[in-house]
Parts: sequence; structure tokens; C-alpha cells
Amino acid sequence: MVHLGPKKPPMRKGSMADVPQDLIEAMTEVESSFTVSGEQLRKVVDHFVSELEKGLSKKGGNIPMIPAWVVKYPTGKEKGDYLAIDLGGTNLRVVLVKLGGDNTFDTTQSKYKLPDHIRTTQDSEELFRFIAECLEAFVKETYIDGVKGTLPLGFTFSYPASQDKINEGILQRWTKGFDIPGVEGHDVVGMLQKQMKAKNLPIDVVALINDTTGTLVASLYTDPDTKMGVIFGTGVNGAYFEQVSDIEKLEGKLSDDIPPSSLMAINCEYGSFDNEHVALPRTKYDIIVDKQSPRPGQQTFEKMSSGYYLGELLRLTIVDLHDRGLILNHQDMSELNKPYVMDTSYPAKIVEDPFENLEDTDNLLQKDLKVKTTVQERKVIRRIAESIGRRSARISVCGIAAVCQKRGYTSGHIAADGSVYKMYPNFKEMAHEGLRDIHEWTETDPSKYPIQIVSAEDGSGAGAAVIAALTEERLAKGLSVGLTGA
Ligand SMILES: Nc1ncnc2c1ncn2[C@@H]1O[C@H](COP(=O)(O)OP(=O)(O)O)[C@@H](O)[C@H]1O
Ligand SMILES: O=P(O)(O)OC[C@H]1O[C@@H](O)[C@H](O)[C@@H](O)[C@@H]1O
Repeated sequence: MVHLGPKKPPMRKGSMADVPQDLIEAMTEVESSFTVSGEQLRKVVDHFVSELEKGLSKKGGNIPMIPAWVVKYPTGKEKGDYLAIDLGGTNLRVVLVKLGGDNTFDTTQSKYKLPDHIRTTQDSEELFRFIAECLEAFVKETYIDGVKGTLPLGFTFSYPASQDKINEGILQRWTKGFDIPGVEGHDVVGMLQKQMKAKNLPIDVVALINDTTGTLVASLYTDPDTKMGVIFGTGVNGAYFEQVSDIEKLEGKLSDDIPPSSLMAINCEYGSFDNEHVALPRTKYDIIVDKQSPRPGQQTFEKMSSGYYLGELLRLTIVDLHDRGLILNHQDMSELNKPYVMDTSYPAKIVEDPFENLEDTDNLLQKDLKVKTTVQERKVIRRIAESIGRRSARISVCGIAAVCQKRGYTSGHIAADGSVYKMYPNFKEMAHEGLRDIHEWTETDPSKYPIQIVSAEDGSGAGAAVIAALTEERLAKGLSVGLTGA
């Protein structure tokens, strides 16, 4: 059997011959504004590396570079039952992780969709009450005979939180459309513990973890060649292990049991890269997304590349072409004029439409957005959706290339998770194409690229459990898990 290698996506005939010239010109202009060349990517990576270094310095910079208090690789021998909760941008998961102590683990989980209103509730306790309610339900279902003693919990919190010690997390800023007052600047571990105490839950938050740190550690538990944990989901971010001696901002703040020669996991929080707008080529639609967001001026890199925004970017281009009289003339735009009415599943489904006349797209836009399109308009919308997805994939990997360049990694596995990575059509192929262009690799078979993006282990579940186990091990030996005196 001849191995044919990865199957190329079906090439579509997709003739644009029947599309009016003025619409073709407008489409081409939009497509080129979303196109980022290899040369541009390389310039972005150079700036990204200097921003990563700035984030580790005492002076600081745009990228937080948060020490995550994981100071050694897992051995794969960590063992025991751990609860994990994963508060992402779209879902909340409660996971029971059974670490086998032999590089294997089993997980049982329940997934809860975050209620839409919760992102912007004015009650700062409502989100943590929701989490405690989900935990209570999961524990009741899973431990039908009740819990003996206290369950250790790893809390995966996918937002930028400063940590003076591992079981603390001071929220720096909300991202991904969240805007709940009274949480930024506060310790989210304490806020959760208050709600768990009110329900008499026998649970102890051993560690607060970012999902990228969890992804990094979970993947190292099974694959020692892992160099980074990255998320392409509602948001975008990455984590890696840094030499403590290179973390200037920790100088003089660590106990002797974390010597300069040791390692420290860093939650980069690089969604905030280029808030100064000196490297990334932004389109007019990116500027609108930023202006409309609850936190203008923040998360520039994330707003151009992550799942929360890709559908909105497509919506804005469609509305713009309509307002210029180029498409959807005389259509009722009341649905399409609503911000965020299109989530990222819309460009994903449009790009995946297998029909020459884009029938699926026609049905989707009519049913959900109440607009009737011509086949020519659908072809243009699909081409723009493709260019938005391609740009997302290509700039998303700049964070990977920058960390690898900074750490001198010339090969290894990048453990990736998140719905955009797992579900966006051709995202994996386009991401590897971006890496190839950045490094100017001549190899054409992605499976032979020296740096490989691979599917991660369950970082927010198993990763949280492994980190909780590593933390308990250090605490049992009286070793530090935070800044001196924290
Ligand atoms: N078919 C799809 N293709 C690509 N992205 C999708 C698809 N469906 C949903 N998404 C996007 O994936 C994001 C959810 O990411 P996920 O990693 O599952 O959750 P979380 O961010 O909570 O961890 C949302 O922004 C959503 O718009
Ligand atoms: O898993 P999600 O929700 O897509 O999160 C990805 C990233 O989203 C960013 O907005 C957060 O600041 C990060 O902490 C997080 O890692």
C-alpha cells in the first residue's frame, strides 16, 4: 500500500467568471488586507521575541509572561485522584482525573455551556456560584457514597491572572468578551473557595492553572518531546518552560529551593502581543472589533486570530460590502447588523461547504441570518472567510516560532488544543504552512517539519491534575510554591 501522505483538501472549480467586476475588485482588496506574507511573518516573529524578553524583565512590557509555579517536568509517575475545573471562554468543564503513575491517566468529565449572560453579569459572585453549583452536581453524581476527607482540585482559569503563589490568581483583566465588575485585581481562588464553603463542598483548591500551562504539563506527562502548550480556542495563548536565570523579574524573590538553574513554566498570555500596533498588519475590520470590545486597546494579537473573533470579522466584511451597495441589496440586514451574531462556526461551515453553488451556505444564511444570497455573493463570502481563517492560522503560529527562537528550540512537539485548532477547516495545514514560511523550510511534507504542532493531551483536565500532584509533592517536602514569603 503506497502511503499517499496527508490528503489535500478538495480543490474546487470555484469559477468567479460570473461575479460582477466591482465586486471582484472589492473582494480582492479585502483578501489582500487579510494576507500576511512569509516576509511579514518573519518581521512579526522578530518583534514577538523582543516582546517575550521584555515581559520577563523587571520593566515588563505588553506580554505578561506570568510565572506559573511549576518548577519541574512531570515524571509520569504522579499518581492519585484529582478534581479539575476548566473555566474557558465558552464552556465550563468538571473533570475527575485518575493519574495512573505510569504515564497514563483516565478522565471522567461533565461539560457545561457558560450561560451567555454570565460574561457580563453585574454580580461578581454569580460566575463563582455557577462553578460551585457545577462542582456540587459533579461530586454528587460521581461520589454517590459521599466523599471521604477532602478532594484536591486543580482550577484551570483561562484568563490572565498574576500568581505570587500557585494557589492564588489575581485577575489582571478580563478577555474574550467577559466584563464582570469586582473581579479584576482580586484573587479568583478566594472567590471560588467562598462559594464552595457556602455549599460545604469537601474540596481544596491546591493550584490555579492556566489552560496553556495545563496543556504543556499534560502533554509532557506522555510525550517528553513537548516544548510548548498552546491554545487556539475562544482565545489564543501559549506556555513553555523558561530558565529561572532568564527571568529577571524574579531575581531575589525566590527561595533557595528554586535555584537559578531550575525551570519555571511561564503562562505567556501572548494574546496581548502588539498592543502598540507596530508589527501586525491590522485591517479596518480589526480596528472596529477592538473599538467595539469591552477592553479596547487590549489583546490585539488575540482579536486578530482567535475563535471568539473570527465570525465577527466575517460579519463586519459582509456588512461593509453591503453598505457599499456591492452585495445583499434590498435585503433585511437587521440580523447581520447585530455584533457577534456570527460565531466562528459560521466561517468554518461556509469554508467547508462542498457544493459548487454553496447550497449549505445559502441555507445557513437564510435560516439564521434571514438573508437570501446569490451564488456569486456566496462565492465572494467564502473567499473572504477563507482569507480570515488563513490569516488566523498564519499569525497564530508566530507565538510558537517566537518562543522556539527565544529558547533555541530547533525541533520538538507543540501540543495544541482548542476548538479552532481541532475543528476549523484546514487550520492545522495552514498553521504548518505558516511555520514553514517563517522558517523558510524547503521540506514540503508537514509530517517532516522539525517543529510539529500535535494534538495535546487534555491540558485543562489532566494538566491541572498533574500540576496539583506536583504541588502536593513540593508542599509535603516543605518546598516553596510561590515568591518568598507569599
Ligand atoms: N466548527 C468550528 N470551527 C472552528 N471554531 C469553532 C467551531 N465551532 C465553534 N468554534 C469556536 O471555538 C471556540 C470554542 O473553543 P473551545 O476551545 O471549545 O472552548 P474554550 O475556549 O471555552 O476552551 C468558540 O470561539 C467558537 O466560536
Ligand atoms: O481556552 P480558551 O478559552 O480559548 O483560552 C485561551 C486563552 O484565552 C485568553 O484570552 C486568556 O487570556 C488565556 O489565559 C487563555 O489561555
